[in-house]
Amino acid sequence: MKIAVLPGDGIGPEVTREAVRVIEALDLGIELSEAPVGGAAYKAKGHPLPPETLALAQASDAILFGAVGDPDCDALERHLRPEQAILGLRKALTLFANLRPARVFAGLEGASALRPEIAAAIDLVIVRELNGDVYFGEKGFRTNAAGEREGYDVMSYSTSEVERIAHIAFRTAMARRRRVCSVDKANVLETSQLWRDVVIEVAKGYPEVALEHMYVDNAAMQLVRNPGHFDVVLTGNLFGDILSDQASMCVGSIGMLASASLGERQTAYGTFGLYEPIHGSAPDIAGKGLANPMATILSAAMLLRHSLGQAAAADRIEAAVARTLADGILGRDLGGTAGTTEIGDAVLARL
Ligand SMILES: NC(=O)C1=CN([C@@H]2O[C@H](COP(=O)(O)OP(=O)(O)OC[C@H]3O[C@@H](n4cnc5c(N)ncnc54)[C@H](O)[C@@H]3O)[C@@H](O)[C@H]2O)C=CC1
Ligand SMILES: CC(C)CC(=O)C(=O)O
Ligand SMILES: [Mg+2]
Repeated sequence: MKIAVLPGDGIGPEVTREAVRVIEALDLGIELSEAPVGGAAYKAKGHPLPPETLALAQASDAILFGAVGDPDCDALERHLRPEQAILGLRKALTLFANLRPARVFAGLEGASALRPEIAAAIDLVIVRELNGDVYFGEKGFRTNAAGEREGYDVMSYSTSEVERIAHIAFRTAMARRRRVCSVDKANVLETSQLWRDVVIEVAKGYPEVALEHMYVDNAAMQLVRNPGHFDVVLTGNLFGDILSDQASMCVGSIGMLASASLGERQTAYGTFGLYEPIHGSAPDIAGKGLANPMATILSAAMLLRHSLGQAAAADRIEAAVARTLADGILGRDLGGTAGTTEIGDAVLARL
């Protein structure tokens, strides 16, 4: 079993270190190999996703990813910016299905940005399409008819792209509460109209699953009004990116939300995938030992479950995280005082 560890920038290495310690403590005979990615890779090798890093990722059974993004690199040409590393990995490895579960751990109801009784009901998973949408369409700058500089990014989805992510959402729902809420902007966007038409077709193969459609502006509102309403939220790349950061504050902090990015490739142990916290490199707290590593530790649990067939080990990590939180060991993002390493130590002590 091989894991490629790509820590990245800012708090990426800090939170990844804690997740690696947890994986190593389980003593499962996993081989871990590290490689630079993002701004760190650009500075060391001249490219945010060097060929050696991509090759290591491809040769592994799973990837544990920290975060990329470095203010020093924000003025670079776009193809050299750190963020291109994660976008490049998702595309090159055809990781089209991004699962972002959000639930409130016992004891964290008060940390939510919502009233505790509303937060307590949250148990949802965002199924976000990851290989298409406006992120990967034609983009550029041009001069318009009035002689003004104009930026553009083309939004599109093909039928097959929507079909494959819709199947993931319906299959996910079958193993949960059997409800899918497909989020789009079909009242304005043709891309969303196609999305909606295709989702309705795919739903016919899953008669046990209740499907509803919601416009993204309403979904953003319902997510804070009545988040317990949602089971599986199926949506595109851009809307899923935004709604998942919002969902994170509903359960307490962006430092709590893990993710799995999956495709169709199978390994000897499960489905090949990339696992990362939903947050970025957080330059404002980087290097201070303040980052909450729970999202990355929970991503490691998802990795063990989905890619390495180690469900019992994943359960152990999740139980240790739950006990740590229930014992009141909380990062500053959750109103506590524990630092990154202290939180990692606490999880290790409860494994
Ligand atoms: N997958 C990735 O690698 C992602 C990379 N980014 C990049 O990260 C950089 C920073 O972006 P931002 O918009 O500031 O988003 P961010 O997610 O890095 O940070 C947003 C806010 O949340 C806080 N935060 C994030 N993670 C935390 C954690 N684990 N514990 C405690 N607090 C945490 C930060 O301190 C900050 O105040 C940018 O370069 C951006 O492009 C952003 C999102 C995802
Ligand atoms: C930095 C972006 C490329 C991605 C992002 O914000 C995310 O996947 O959550
Ligand atoms: Mg994001």
